[in-house]
Amino acid sequence: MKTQPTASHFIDGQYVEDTSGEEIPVIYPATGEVIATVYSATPAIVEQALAAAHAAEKEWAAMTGTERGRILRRAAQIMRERNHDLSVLETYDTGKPYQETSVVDATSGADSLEYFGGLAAAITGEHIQLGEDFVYTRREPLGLCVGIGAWNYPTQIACWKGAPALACGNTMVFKPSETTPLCALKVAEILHEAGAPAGVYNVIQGYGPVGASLITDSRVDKVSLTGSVPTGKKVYAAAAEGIRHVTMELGGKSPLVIFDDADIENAVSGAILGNFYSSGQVCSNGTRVFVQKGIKEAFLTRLAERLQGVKLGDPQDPEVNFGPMVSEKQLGIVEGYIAKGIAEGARLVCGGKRPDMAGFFLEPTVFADVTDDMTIAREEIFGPVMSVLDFDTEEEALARANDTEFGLSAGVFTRDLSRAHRMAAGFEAGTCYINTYNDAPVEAPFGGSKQSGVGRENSKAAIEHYSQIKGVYVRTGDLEAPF
Ligand SMILES: NC(=O)c1ccc[n+]([C@@H]2O[C@H](COP(=O)([O-])OP(=O)(O)OC[C@H]3O[C@@H](n4cnc5c(N)ncnc54)[C@H](O)[C@@H]3O)[C@@H](O)[C@H]2O)c1
Ligand SMILES: NCCCC=O
Repeated sequence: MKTQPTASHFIDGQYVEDTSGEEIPVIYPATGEVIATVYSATPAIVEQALAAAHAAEKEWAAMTGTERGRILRRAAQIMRERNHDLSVLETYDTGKPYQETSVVDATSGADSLEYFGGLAAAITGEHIQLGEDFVYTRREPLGLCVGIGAWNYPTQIACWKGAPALACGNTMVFKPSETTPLCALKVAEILHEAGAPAGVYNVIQGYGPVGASLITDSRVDKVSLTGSVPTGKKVYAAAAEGIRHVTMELGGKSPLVIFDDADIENAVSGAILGNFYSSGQVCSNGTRVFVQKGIKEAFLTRLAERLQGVKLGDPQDPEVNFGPMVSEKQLGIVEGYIAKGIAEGARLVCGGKRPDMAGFFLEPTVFADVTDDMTIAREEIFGPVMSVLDFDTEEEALARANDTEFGLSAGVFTRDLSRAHRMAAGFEAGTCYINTYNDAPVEAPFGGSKQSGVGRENSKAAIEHYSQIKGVYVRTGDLEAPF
């Protein structure tokens, strides 16, 4: 497959190149080879993208929801037809196994375009009768939205931001992560092919400073970031300068609580899905696995057995189910955490090493006897490292689960449904799971509380974050005044 894109940026309905920007090598994580080169946006490219998105605002907002929705649904259809090629590209961009990308990434992107395409015509205001007078509300777009993406789900993030933004009548300039710049260009190309007018969805490349330069431009009305908490703090602060709307999808250190009465096979599945999918590079992962003491050893034994089924290798091979870390840098960060876990006294149950193969692979790693104060239990690792902690009571588990500045997700495995709902109510997290983990359908809201974020993606809730209400008071009779 050709991995070199036509050009680095997609602006105003076409590919645009400017090789005077800083070179960004695209590295295939499975081999370490450079598979493409793109160039960071220069100030002139940033200006071109913002000007195009600004100019497109009026025409796009003036279209009916039905017209906009039809374009989004057509884009969804094209994505589904090209699922194979898009999945292969996602695997080159991220290193995630094709076994995953072929069912998750373009699929989830298409779901989002289809869902918000379907909702577009139903984005309306309301009528409020006040005696003989009345108020009506108009749900209006915010204007120009900037999207900034992380590297773990490049297609999904480009769509999860673009689809609701465009459905509500906004335009977008999207900057993917410099680590995975390829997939968002395809999203832009497909939206344009589906009929989105030039300038409605633009993609420009770049490192952090390019993202920073977008946020404070006076034409920008909203910033939606998917990234780490430290970046979120900077982006949030920069957006505040112009009182811009924000959506912040940030990091996590989520708890997964497994009670003695849980179905152990399902609980082990949940722990695997919540720690090792995408080689552990998932924001919502349940990396603090609290296991009630009565089943701790049985859980660890069965987990070790199930981990025999891990197949590392060329991620483009559909039989491979575990890919490399996205980059050498991320691999080094995760190895640093593993070393800390060992140094601070956690028991290494399995993994912890780089296998003898090219690329940025790391074995799935499990630590047991982890305590709440250890670094691996407190900080987001963003790699395939599971920490198993044990507990006695429900109250204790809930208090310890919530003892973190993060609040992205939380899960519970138990056969006691009353307890399950009590736990879900008590978790300080934006997304909770009962007897499952990490499902993220477009119909459900996704996002974090506490430092894990602001706002929600997906579901009808996302409409609130990409539109604003205008109230219009209408008097039908004469108007009295004091003088
Ligand atoms: N909550 C979610 O939905 C979600 C989803 C995926 C990833 N994440 C989080 O993303 C992180 C991993 O991704 P990452 O390493 O790419 O994150 P990151 O914070 O390093 O970078 C995210 C994006 O922000 C840009 N950026 C960096 N500094 C900036 C600045 N000052 N102004 C504007 N933009 C700037 C980067 O270029 C990149 O495009 C993890 O913390 C993970 O939990 C969250
Ligand atoms: N599939 C949802 C992933 C979002 C965070 O990484």
